[in-house]
Amino acid sequence: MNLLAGQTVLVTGGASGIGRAIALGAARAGADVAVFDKDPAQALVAQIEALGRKALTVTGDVAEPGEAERFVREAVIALGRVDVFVSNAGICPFHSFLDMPAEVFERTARVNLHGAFHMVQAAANAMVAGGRGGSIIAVSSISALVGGEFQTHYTPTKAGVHSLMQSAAIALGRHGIRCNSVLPGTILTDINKDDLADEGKRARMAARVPLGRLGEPDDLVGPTLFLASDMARYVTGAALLVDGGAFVNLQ
Ligand SMILES: NC(=O)C1=CN([C@@H]2O[C@H](COP(=O)(O)OP(=O)(O)OC[C@H]3O[C@@H](n4cnc5c(N)ncnc54)[C@H](O)[C@@H]3O)[C@@H](O)[C@H]2O)C=CC1
Ligand SMILES: C[C@H](O)[C@@H]1OC(=O)[C@H](O)[C@@H]1O
Repeated sequence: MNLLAGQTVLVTGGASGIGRAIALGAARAGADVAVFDKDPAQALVAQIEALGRKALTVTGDVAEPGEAERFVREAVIALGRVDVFVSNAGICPFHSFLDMPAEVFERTARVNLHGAFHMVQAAANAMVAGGRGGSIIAVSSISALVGGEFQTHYTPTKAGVHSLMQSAAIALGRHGIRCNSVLPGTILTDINKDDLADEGKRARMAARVPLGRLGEPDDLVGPTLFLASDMARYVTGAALLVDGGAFVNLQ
């Protein structure tokens, strides 16, 4: 289904994992796509162009002030407009709490929360200037709702991103801009490759999922495109768990 025909979708952290899957999914749904990542995404651009869509890769660090405006500006120059913005770039350097170096905490907050704030603000300004409204989706996490022993620096950033979408939904509703978050459970990507190399932990995480498996990046595509599209035209300020049921599985 061409859910996003004629639309332009911007994705941060689009070079790999969940962001890459969403970028490709958006192109398959008919959108032109721009991705921002610390790593170049030339192969992804070629894949999107092979689908007959336009694509752009912009390299930079979401934590750097000014990069958000540059990304959105370059995307508008190359692709003409911003209809959908997916704030996805994030890091999770697993670390114990009592000896957490200040710089690990600071960097995680700068990338995951400050980066998301600046990106969403820049995208929203472009949408307001375009006068056509838009849809913003932030990739938060099940970790916005539950804790992790080695994620004391990370889970507050994901709660922050979830909260950012709620407040932005209020601030931007009058401009026809919807703001929602997706909350993935455990999805197999580079971010947790080392952590889940521990077979015991991987089995415990999988056992918690009523649908019987850990997630894959493609599991996020449908929920994100739904929120991006007009099918969700009356949905804003919402948070959609995409976790195979892990969150509700207490006993
Ligand atoms: N994999 C999982 O189990 C879950 C992931 N998430 C979130 O999903 C998002 C995507 O993560 P994954 O796809 O899993 O990991 P990933 O490591 O495969 O992808 C993250 C992408 O963000 C980019 N990135 C990282 N720091 C950046 C920076 N400072 N500036 C620009 N780009 C940067 C990376 O280069 C990479 O392409 C993150 O926000 C993460 O917190 C949320 C819940 C679960
Ligand atoms: C990186 C982790 O495996 C992943 O990140 C999240 O946000 C999930 O809660 C998982 O813990």
